[in-house]
Amino acid sequence: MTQQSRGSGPALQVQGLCKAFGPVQAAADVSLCVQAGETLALLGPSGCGKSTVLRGVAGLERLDSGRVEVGGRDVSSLPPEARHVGLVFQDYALFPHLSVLGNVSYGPRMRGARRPAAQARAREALALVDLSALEARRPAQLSGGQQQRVALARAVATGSPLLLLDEPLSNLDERLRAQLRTDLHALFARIGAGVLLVTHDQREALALAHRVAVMRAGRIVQQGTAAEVFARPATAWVASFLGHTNVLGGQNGMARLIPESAIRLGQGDCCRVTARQVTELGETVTVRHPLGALTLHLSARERALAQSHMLQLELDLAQVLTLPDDRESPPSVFREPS
Ligand SMILES: Nc1ncnc2c1ncn2[C@@H]1O[C@H](COP(=O)(O)OP(=O)(O)OP(=O)(O)O)[C@@H](O)[C@H]1O
Repeated sequence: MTQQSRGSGPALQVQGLCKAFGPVQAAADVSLCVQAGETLALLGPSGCGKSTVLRGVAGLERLDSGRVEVGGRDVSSLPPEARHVGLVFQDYALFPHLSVLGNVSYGPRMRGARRPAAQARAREALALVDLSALEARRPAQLSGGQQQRVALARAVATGSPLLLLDEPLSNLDERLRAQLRTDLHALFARIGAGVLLVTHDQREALALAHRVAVMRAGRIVQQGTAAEVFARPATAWVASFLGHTNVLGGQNGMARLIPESAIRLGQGDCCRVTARQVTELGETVTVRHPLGALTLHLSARERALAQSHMLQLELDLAQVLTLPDDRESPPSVFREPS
């Protein structure tokens, strides 16, 4: 099943989206673009405004300003049902009284398809998420992961050129998340729709998205491919948020990012180990280095290199990045009183 393409533009284009709730500027001048067949992850900590952007795109939130185009069509002033987007929210919001098939064919029915055509489309979508065998069940008779897949099938069955997913894996346990991450990756590749995925989970973004837009306090602070943003974070805050362990404070408002790949063990200077903690995968140690305190996650094999008080390591200084240190004073989410 491939999604309908409407017009010739990208799947989604957002320009200058702004939304305030009283004094809180939840989204401030957000612009982004999702091409057909591309997945963009909107990634940021809780409360940074990700859902506000998604809801603004879906038409569920009245915007203060900004323009939203879906498949080249300006939908800024249209109600949600006229925007033609497929939505998947944290709580799947399935209709409890309808069967799986009824839930998934509901979208096409609402868009005017006759029952046989709507059901055929729903069955295609259910096959994509591997749920054909369960089409007669009610949502209450499904596991959490299965309900999640029904919600995805329902969004896919709309045939929309754009899917909006808000933390789609958040209610699932770790094993199911890993499984669905793989399934989603394959599904997105097959259907060819543009996907805007909201998540606070860096691993989810890196696993699923072609590009990521990192959000902080209502603003997008960096956009790029997942690999680019991880390898070259724009600021110390972005680096820390993405999970880099060694972002050392420096002078003049600058910080140093020491990527894991810059640290070679078993050669170079002997550094004093100041703390060590056994983890499920090995051990985390902190060592005193001339540049500052470095934290290293050692595998079970590497643990053998760390003697009781010393660890020999060398830094490849060419890989060390100097970044503006914006961690201490996050930009305010509150608007200046006018
Ligand atoms: N209806 C509302 N009324 C008042 N404030 C709101 C409303 N919706 C969101 N906010 C505020 O706007 C800011 C952004 O919220 P939003 O839900 O977009 O963040 P988020 O990044 O999606 O967070 P999370 O990851 O926790 O879902 C927060 O400070 C939030 O408290």
